[in-house]
Amino acid sequence: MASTTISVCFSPKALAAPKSRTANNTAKPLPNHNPTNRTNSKSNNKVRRRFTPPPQPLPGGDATTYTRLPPKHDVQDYQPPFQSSPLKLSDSTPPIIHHQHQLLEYQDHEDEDEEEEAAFDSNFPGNYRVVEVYEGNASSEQFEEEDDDDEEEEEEEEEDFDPNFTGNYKVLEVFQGNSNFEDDDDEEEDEVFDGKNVNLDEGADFSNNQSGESEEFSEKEEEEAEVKDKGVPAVMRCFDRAKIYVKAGDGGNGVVAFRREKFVPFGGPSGGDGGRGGNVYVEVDGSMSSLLPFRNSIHFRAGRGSHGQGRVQSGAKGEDVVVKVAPGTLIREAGKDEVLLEMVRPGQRALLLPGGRGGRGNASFKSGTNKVPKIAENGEQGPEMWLELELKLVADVGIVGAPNAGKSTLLSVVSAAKPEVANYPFTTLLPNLGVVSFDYDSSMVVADLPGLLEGAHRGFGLGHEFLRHTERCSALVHVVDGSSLQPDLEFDAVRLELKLFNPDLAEKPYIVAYNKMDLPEAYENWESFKEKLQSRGITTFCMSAVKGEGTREVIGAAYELLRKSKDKEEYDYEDGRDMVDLNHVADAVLKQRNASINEFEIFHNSESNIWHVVGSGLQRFVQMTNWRYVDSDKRFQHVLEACGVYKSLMKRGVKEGDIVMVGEMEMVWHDSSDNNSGASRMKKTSTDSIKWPEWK
Ligand SMILES: Nc1nc2c(ncn2[C@@H]2O[C@H](COP(=O)(O)OP(=O)(O)OP(=O)(O)O)[C@@H](O)[C@H]2O)c(=O)[nH]1
Ligand SMILES: [Mg+2]
Repeated sequence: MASTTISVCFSPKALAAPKSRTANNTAKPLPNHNPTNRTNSKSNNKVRRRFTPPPQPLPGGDATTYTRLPPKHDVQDYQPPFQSSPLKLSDSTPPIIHHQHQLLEYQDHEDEDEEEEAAFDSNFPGNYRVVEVYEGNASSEQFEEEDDDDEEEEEEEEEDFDPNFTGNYKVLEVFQGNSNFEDDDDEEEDEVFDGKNVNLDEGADFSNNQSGESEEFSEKEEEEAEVKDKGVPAVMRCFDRAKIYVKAGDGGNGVVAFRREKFVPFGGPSGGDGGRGGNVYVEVDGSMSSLLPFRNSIHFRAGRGSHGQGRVQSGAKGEDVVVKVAPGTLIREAGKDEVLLEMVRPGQRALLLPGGRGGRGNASFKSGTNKVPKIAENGEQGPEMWLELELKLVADVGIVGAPNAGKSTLLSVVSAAKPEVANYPFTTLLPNLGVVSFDYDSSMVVADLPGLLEGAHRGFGLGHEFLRHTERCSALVHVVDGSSLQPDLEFDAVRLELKLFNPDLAEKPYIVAYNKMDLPEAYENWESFKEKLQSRGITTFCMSAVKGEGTREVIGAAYELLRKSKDKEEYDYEDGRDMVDLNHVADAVLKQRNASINEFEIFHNSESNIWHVVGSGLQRFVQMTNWRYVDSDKRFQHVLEACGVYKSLMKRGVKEGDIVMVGEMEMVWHDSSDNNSGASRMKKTSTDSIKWPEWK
């Protein structure tokens, strides 16, 4: 966050004002040399580095049995899962396992339900029913856009629902949300909002653009988008990403005025300053659950400051604008990967773009040597940006482990997610999400991640690509394949990978789930494994994910970890320890704004013979210069002289008649015989200023 590089662009409209007054304006974009781009590309070079210490040898020699496949009979041996004791979320201790096999059917099988209810443990306190299940092509009533085919599929799915589900977990919503984790998908949607296609200055009508674009949208692309969207709940499909335009208000202009009163004939300058432009804020609105509102409005412009007035009256400041986003929204500058802001907590507010400064009126320019200044500044232009918003459903708990350890199997048992499970490593290529809900008001999102290999932090295998998603998890469940040759070494290797990827990950609370207890080799190794880990103070559970035995204890313990870490977060937040700097974007804008006028670069295009003087301080100075006033030209020349632009140009060999662009201002170079009169070296290609009556 601290290394934010943002390129704030100023709309060419205001800068074009002086140019439009230029007769025979010859300023043209240069074909093969664009210094502005050059500076931008510099700042755009983002180098994201992570702490990657050299890999260390694993304790105990070769430490991987990751890819060892469990014997085939583990699948053939499959038995209907057992009914374990009810899990009560309000209890803080994980429940005890009862090795009692029982099947829980779903509501659909009404006849059987009654029997089941009778057989159901009477001590069971919770109401564990399926409230709503939608996976993949979910067809919930409210999602009218679903087509008939999808509905049919869903019906079939419900009928085919796995009767072996050991369901004490009520499933609220389930989605194998691969596309939530893909940063590069949905490009087609984003294209619609592309800034290039929207003419902002003419009050662009977004809907027109959208329809125009969608015509070009080929059928094939639509199909592809549909395929991509499968597996994402309908409510999230279109509204988990948005592209919006924000612009801070321009400052009001300063004015030139002189005090005239009956008995005060020479009252002096009295032009007031312009007001500051409005700011752009981003605020988390706890009542929002999607980015749906951005479908209708994507332009957010703060008000411009009022102009100054006579009698040294300053203009009013512009109205601020607040962009409200849903909790969990990531904000990036359009087209860039770097996350600018992570808006998580309801009520959080970030100052994103500060409004432009008001221009000074002539009263501010009064000095001992110039008592009658005929100069005032334009208001500073407010910065503008296109932003990409992405709503990330944050997984509370991440399931990590070596390939083939049984991570996906665990997720499939504790939630209604149906990730692919197969007896070979790297079955899971993209993270799967499942929502486990124990009660109406308590649920957690669990993510099953691709397996981690030794060297994952350096990019081996697939896991590291997704490890960053675990950075936002509050707790981890580490699944260990008990049937591997050396489960404890496998455990250490994966822990080491986590640590090497990001030391903070290794600090996260976690539990270990020793899996495949139904296999004799796993069963035999369990005691020694448990002792080893417990001696290190690590909480260890055993389970047979495929049979659903012990999984509830694992998930219950994970929930406890989650609850504790949430409590701690709350405490830290209230205590002010969790304060993140949300205003760093605005700070960067202000820093760029305060760039010294002495910092500039000169580029020469020999083909067109144009000299470009580029520097953000100078550019701002040009933009704020109001050329209508006579003294502005003089001051401009003086500033260029003082900050060394003339000297540098002469050093580089500028010649009579050459065109010099300072920011957006085009000027012609004149060699002067009088070396001291640098202030008259450059002339604007046209001089068009107010003619003042002679001052006596
Ligand atoms: N015997 C037995 N086999 C299991 C158990 N849990 C999972 N398996 C089997 O282990 C194999 C791998 O299971 P997955 O759930 O795909 O493993 P994973 O960790 O998700 O694997 P990747 O996605 O490849 O990293 C499958 O054949 C499962 O049936 C278990 O408790 N007992
Ligand atoms: Mg898997």
